[in-house]
Amino acid sequence: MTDFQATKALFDLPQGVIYLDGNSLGPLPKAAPARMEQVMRAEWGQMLITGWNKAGWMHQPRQIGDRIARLIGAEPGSVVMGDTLSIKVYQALAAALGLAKPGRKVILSDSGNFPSDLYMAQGLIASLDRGYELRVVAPEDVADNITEDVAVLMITEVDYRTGRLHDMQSLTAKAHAMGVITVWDLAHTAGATQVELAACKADFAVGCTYKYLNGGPGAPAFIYVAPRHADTAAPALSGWLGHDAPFAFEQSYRPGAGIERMRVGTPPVLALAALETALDIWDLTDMPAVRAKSQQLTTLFIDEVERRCPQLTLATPRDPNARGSQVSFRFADGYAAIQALIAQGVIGDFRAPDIMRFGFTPLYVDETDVIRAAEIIEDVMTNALWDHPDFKVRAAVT
Ligand SMILES: Cc1ncc(COP(=O)(O)O)c(C=O)c1O
Ligand SMILES: Nc1c(O)cccc1C(=O)C[C@H](N)C(=O)O
Repeated sequence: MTDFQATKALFDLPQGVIYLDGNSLGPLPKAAPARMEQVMRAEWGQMLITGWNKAGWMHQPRQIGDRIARLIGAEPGSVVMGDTLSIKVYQALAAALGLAKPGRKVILSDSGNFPSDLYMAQGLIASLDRGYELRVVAPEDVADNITEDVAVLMITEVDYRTGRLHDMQSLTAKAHAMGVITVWDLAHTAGATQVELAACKADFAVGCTYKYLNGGPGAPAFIYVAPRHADTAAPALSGWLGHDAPFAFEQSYRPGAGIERMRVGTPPVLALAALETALDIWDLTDMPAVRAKSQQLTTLFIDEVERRCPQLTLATPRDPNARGSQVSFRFADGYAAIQALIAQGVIGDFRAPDIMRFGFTPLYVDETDVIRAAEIIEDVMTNALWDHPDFKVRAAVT
């Protein structure tokens, strides 16, 4: 049994704020500043370059990868940290294409995928110049489009706008039956739903750690390679730390053993230290407990908001098993409404053209927050608090 009040107390949440945007950027673990100070002063400051060995910096990407593996149903030793998610998407997709059946040219994805994944695929296709095609279908049509011309299925498990959850088990099974390699983006599922990479026999997966995992802005991404592929997948981004013997400084690249080859360059030691403090909180729970609580919270939120706000249209699946850990409503003036909510202390976000998006994160959001947030949303909608010129000017970053 997880004590979610205890985990909530471990985050530094601003007074008077109900934070429903942990699906974009998780909050600060209270232990992070002291840990950063210690890594900076005692490790970087005092150990200088010897920190790579003495403080174990060089091994962090694998050790932290193992802590994340527990949260995504991955085998120990199959996950490594580094770079940004967009880079890891590129690397996983390139490696997957390398393992695909000869002659197959289609990368299948869906219109609910986050644009960066589609952009990275487009860039990879252009640089490979081998006639690959990115085929983008509606999320509901993915299964029917897994055909024998598809090389790789590249899917973000939860749609960042609607919160719709793909069925990893059945899509992976269908993909494999058709000889298709799978790449799963877990940006909106790691720390949000119960992901079972090994049980689903996923081939590749990637994800970020700044959302539900609470690693902080710019926290490094992770990549998973199924152990059956780990020694054959070509890493594509052949940086020196993925080399079999980085400190032999050979002239030619030889990929390292297993998941090590998916490393590229120097690990982001400071960012990994912050992430570790978040993972210390994750150690107090497990994904079945978090998923059960998340489903309770999202159901409660849907019920409360729908009852109070007939102006809003639910964009998220009603079935708790068909959605991730976010709830979205459509509203034509959604941007202004979100700004009005933020001014009232409820932080959610807006995604064009009309999506008001709210993330539910049991580690620090509870039923009281949900009810209070629904009351404030009701106030904003009933009294048209959004209808103010200050709220209608779009910021560059939202
Ligand atoms: C599904 C998905 N893929 C890729 C990205 C881009 O990640 P990054 O900015 O870390 O490269 C995001 C979020 O920004 C995302 O949600
Ligand atoms: N990574 C982000 C950033 O650097 C700035 C602003 C937002 C983000 C996000 O993560 C966006 C997010 N992937 C989304 O689902 O909308």
